[in-house]
Amino acid sequence: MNVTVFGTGYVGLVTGACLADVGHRVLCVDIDAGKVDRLNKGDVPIREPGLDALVARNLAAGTIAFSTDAAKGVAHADLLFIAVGTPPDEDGSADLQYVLSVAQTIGEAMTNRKVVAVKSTVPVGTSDKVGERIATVLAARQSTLQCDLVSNPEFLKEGAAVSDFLKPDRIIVGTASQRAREVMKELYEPFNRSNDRTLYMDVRSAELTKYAANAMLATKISFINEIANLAERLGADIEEVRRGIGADPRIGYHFIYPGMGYGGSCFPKDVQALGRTATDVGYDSPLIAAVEAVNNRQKHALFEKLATHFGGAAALKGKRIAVWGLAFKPNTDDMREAPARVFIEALWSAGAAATVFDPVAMDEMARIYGSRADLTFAADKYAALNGADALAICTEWQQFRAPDFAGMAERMPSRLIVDGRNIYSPERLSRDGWTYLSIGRAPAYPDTAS
Ligand SMILES: NC(=O)c1ccc[n+]([C@@H]2O[C@H](COP(=O)([O-])OP(=O)(O)OC[C@H]3O[C@@H](n4cnc5c(N)ncnc54)[C@H](O)[C@@H]3O)[C@@H](O)[C@H]2O)c1
Ligand SMILES: O=c1ccn([C@@H]2O[C@H](COP(=O)(O)OP(=O)(O)O[C@H]3O[C@H](CO)[C@@H](O)[C@H](O)[C@H]3O)[C@@H](O)[C@H]2O)c(=O)[nH]1
Repeated sequence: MNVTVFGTGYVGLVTGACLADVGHRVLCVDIDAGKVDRLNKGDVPIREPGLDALVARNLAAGTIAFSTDAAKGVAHADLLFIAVGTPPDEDGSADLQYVLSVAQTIGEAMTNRKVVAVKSTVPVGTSDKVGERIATVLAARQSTLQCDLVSNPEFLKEGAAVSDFLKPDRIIVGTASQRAREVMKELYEPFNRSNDRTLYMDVRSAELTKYAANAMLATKISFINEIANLAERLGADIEEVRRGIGADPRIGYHFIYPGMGYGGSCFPKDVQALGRTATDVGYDSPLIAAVEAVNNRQKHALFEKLATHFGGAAALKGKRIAVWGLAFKPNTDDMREAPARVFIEALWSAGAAATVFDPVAMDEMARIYGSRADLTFAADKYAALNGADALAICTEWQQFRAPDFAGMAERMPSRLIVDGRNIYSPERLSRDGWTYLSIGRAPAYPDTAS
């Protein structure tokens, strides 16, 4: 089937490449000409495991192409995906200008009936607005053409985007149109061969499902972080508590890892937007507000531990802190809302310097902050430690999990680690002569007996 995808970001590009790989003929449209040029050469601007190969393979096979020509995109297919950004507006609500601009283009360019599927994360009622915008433009053209609207939210995770798309837990199709339902069924059939995971529902329920899923996951994270902060004050160990509660299948082990708070381009903005939606309909939602407030506080937890260790933030002036991990999670170079940013900016405010290392996010860090005297990029994780007063772990990359502690101690005689991701055993570090401060666990100090 011919498919057009508007937007070639994480969602649009992964959607386009995965649909092309099962044989659909995909045209991806973006307003960013530089991005489109790069993509047509097979140069993928984002880091996602498996994505480069997928794009290269389908460019060579002719199943995917990239263009800035929106009218060509509309003409290419009878199924049009909207997968453009919905960033937060100043009041926390989702900014729909990009979504509605695509709707405008569709209305202007369509010459036959289309199925329009909204993949962007949008507040309840937005798909109706897309339909209204298209209808208004068509009316102005004195056209009697029609559109079938679908809400088809995306649930992929960055860093695992391709495999999530290829093996979805579920595919949500919200539509009132039987015709659109059949088109979506045919589109996703290759992903549903062994087990049809599609859930059909009305448009508004589909839109709310996306926000409810993200808010539920964010709630789990804020909940465990709240308990972690309590554990510290009560002399309990959050890692034991996590294992203890996760054993109950009604709770489960997923998404209850304590840390520096959630980041990324989705949870912060989507929790905020859901709160805004509640306010808009006159509903007071203390739970959603608390999830956000707990998370904002948690992003400062690691810095506060470090500052307290040295006797207050003022004592950090002139110190150099090595930072391992910049991305908001492993396997991506995305630093949007990354807790590492809050930590590093707090270091700078206190007059400390950061020497940073991340396996893939160094360019992104340089793009965001440019060059400054209190920021040094290390060639590798060990080089970051030379002359540092402490090491801070901000992202749990695999390569940080079992480092050469003896070699590290030679580079960093202070032997101090503050860990925002709880990746080490306090007993082990204590035995090896380290001071180790982590989240929701008692501080570990060098074991002088060993
Ligand atoms: N990133 C994720 O992991 C993820 C997962 C699920 C859902 N979502 C949602 O999907 C949507 C897209 O997110 P993203 O991370 O892919 O965004 P992104 O910012 O990476 O990419 C958006 C792309 O849309 C393009 N664009 C803007 N206006 C356009 C127009 N009129 N026509 C064509 N292209 C246009 C931009 O140039 C950009 O390349 C958002 O609503 C987001 O909340 C994101
Ligand atoms: O137990 C956990 C799990 C995650 N996180 C943090 O939560 C954030 C988000 O992680 P994750 O959900 O893995 O990444 P995203 O790529 O942001 O994916 C989320 O947001 C997407 C965009 O809406 C959805 O499609 C996905 O289903 C949803 O998981 C990261 O900062 C993680 O460090 C924790 O602190 N503890």
